[in-house]
Amino acid sequence: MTRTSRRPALPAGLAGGLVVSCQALPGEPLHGPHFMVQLALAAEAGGAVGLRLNGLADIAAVRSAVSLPIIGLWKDGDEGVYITPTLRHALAVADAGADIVALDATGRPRRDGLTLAETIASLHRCGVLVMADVSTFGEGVAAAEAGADLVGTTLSGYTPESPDVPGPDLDLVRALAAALLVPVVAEGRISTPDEASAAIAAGAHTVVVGGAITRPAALTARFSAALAAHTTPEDQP
Ligand SMILES: CC(=O)N[C@H](C=O)[C@@H](O)[C@H](O)[C@H](O)COP(=O)(O)O
Repeated sequence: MTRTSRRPALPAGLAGGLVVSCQALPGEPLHGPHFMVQLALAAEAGGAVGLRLNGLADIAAVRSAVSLPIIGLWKDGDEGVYITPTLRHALAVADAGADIVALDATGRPRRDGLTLAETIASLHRCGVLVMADVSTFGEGVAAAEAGADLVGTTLSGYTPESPDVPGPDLDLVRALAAALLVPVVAEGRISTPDEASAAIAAGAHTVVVGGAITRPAALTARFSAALAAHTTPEDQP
């Protein structure tokens, strides 16, 4: 991407629509840019208005094949601050072709020592839009004050400070949507169309769905577990 000091407007098509998160980590059967491009094309065919993608190779490959807006991130590790943990990661995600860069905005120390506000200001100077992934109401308010262009509930359920619930944190969506001027993104454990609709009703600007659409191994495991519950010990070979 060509860096410019002019920050673009948020892609208008995101409002009220579905963003499909297409992610497969190393070791997952669908890992790799080829599969992510195919998933992204399938999402587009199904009516998605945007995509959420992890990693420079996947972002670049999908950017060249699909014209939908991309929320990009770079997962580096899987503990603490691992979603786009430094300014360097964020700039690389933008350069790979993301329209919006998602980053951890939980308030935990960032690896490069920059504050969230400093990180966002640097990205804005480069014309990059920022989605703040938060886990609590307080983090969402702080992220908006730090200048985030979008605030997402992505990390609710993944920090000690947030509720450990099996479904989406619609209470957090509702509270943030009522309090913030910036758009709120509902993300995390949304697994049915009814839950996606409920997120919009709760005030979400857009809804991100990942595993319920793009992780077939996890989906298969749900069905297998349901059938296994009917299996008696005598049925075992
Ligand atoms: C916590 C974390 O690292 N979330 C990641 C963020 O990009 C992804 O692993 C999720 O799949 C994504 O948030 C969509 O959520 P779900 O797959 O539950 O619909």
